[in-house]
Amino acid sequence: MLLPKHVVVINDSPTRQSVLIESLSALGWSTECYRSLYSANDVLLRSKPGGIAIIIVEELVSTPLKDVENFICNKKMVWLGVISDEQHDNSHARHIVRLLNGVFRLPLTDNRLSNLLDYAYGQAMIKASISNIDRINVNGIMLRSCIPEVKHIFRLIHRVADSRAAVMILGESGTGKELVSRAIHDLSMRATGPFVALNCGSLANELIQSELFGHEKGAFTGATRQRIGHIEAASGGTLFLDEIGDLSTPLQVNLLRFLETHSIQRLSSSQEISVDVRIVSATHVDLEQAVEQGRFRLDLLHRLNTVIIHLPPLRQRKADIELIANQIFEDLSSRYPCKARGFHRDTIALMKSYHWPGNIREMLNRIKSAMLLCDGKLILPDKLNIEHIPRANSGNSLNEIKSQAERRLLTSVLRKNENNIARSAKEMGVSRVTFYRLAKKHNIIHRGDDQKKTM
Ligand SMILES: Nc1ncnc2c1ncn2[C@@H]1O[C@H](COP(=O)(O)OP(=O)(O)OP(=O)(O)O)[C@@H](O)[C@H]1O
Repeated sequence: MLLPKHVVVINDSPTRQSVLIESLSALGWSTECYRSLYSANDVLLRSKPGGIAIIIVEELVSTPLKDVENFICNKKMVWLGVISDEQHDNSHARHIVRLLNGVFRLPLTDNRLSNLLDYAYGQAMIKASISNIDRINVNGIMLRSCIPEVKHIFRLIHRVADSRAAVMILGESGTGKELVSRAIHDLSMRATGPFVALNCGSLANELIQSELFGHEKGAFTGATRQRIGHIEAASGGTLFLDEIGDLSTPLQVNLLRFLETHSIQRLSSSQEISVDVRIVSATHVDLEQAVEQGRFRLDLLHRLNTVIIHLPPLRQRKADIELIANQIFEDLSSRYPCKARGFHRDTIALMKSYHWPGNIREMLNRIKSAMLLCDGKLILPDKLNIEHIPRANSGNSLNEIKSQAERRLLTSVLRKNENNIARSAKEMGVSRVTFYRLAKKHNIIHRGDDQKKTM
């Protein structure tokens, strides 16, 4: 399907508008004009399936950033901006520029206009062709779904990918948050840049400061040489901050400063280093509650959650269970030798009735070991080693049932693995950090146990 050569112009100045319209029509483009983002909002939201929009950045410097971000990120449009050299030094304008797909520096020549519009047209065609997407390929792993809400998430991933908006991914452990952040990176114009992941919950506070910002030689005992941090290492690409809710308050301040200034100082250095990084963060904790309890800064939360992607737990994706299980099976059988050709229908039924506390990671691990153990043509239910399915009719609330099942599972897995946390976490299909957190929540390991066990 070819898109019409049509541009939406959002511009408050009649003089500039007429110059722009004249240039655009000389290049064969029709135009549609709005005085502000707000006046364009309703119309674009209702009627435009996609296309190209040009905004004058200078006119948005008094519009709250959050409004600009929400507007730009939630549309299927390709966004171009016009900016003057003076505005380029304005931090608000610079932030807006980061959200756009392309920028014209003034003076605007017909040649430049034509080149950028050709590029934007290609982008708009790609966006239009993915409006019905129901799968995303991430490094060979195909994210698929037949559930409308999840397909909507896939479309959102495509839409936000090429903006620079900060994305926050919410969801239980093992639901695929890191994979989705990788998808955002791979689909973005930063795909050729680095993708750097850091788990904020897995490092001690003293370490994480230097992991994030880097340090100079001699910054602390043991700092025998200069080292760049994860933020700098992700320059030109994407930084994935997992378990962002575990970041200590002083580090929240430092991270906020970076998000506002786009520059960092290595530990023990006074030099400001400007870094262009797109931040994607993830958490399994309720950050709004953490804000209410004073454990997380509201201003940081607002900086990080311009776009929120909520990944549902596997138990709420019953209709996808067979699809994902087959997907994992095909993927694994192409890499490891396996006699089985697929799952017995009772195995699929069992998978559909199981509550998957470790979500897709747990499914992956269970299928992997079932494939190793399987000696027939079909994987039978017992090979999944799912021992207990909580009954829903005990009269308890759903949360109580879930909590009891979680506790039972943790206890039995720990016992089976002789209290070895690393092995237990692996068997449950969760990270060690998650396992440790859950075990502490249920009071099944005590302070010091974690140091004794092999991590
Ligand atoms: N749709 C999928 N199909 C196949 N494998 C998947 C899918 N989604 C996730 N996985 C795999 O499941 C595992 C867990 O995914 P991921 O690490 O992205 O989850 P997470 O939500 O970030 O977990 P955590 O919160 O514990 O860090 C990974 O090995 C990933 O490759």
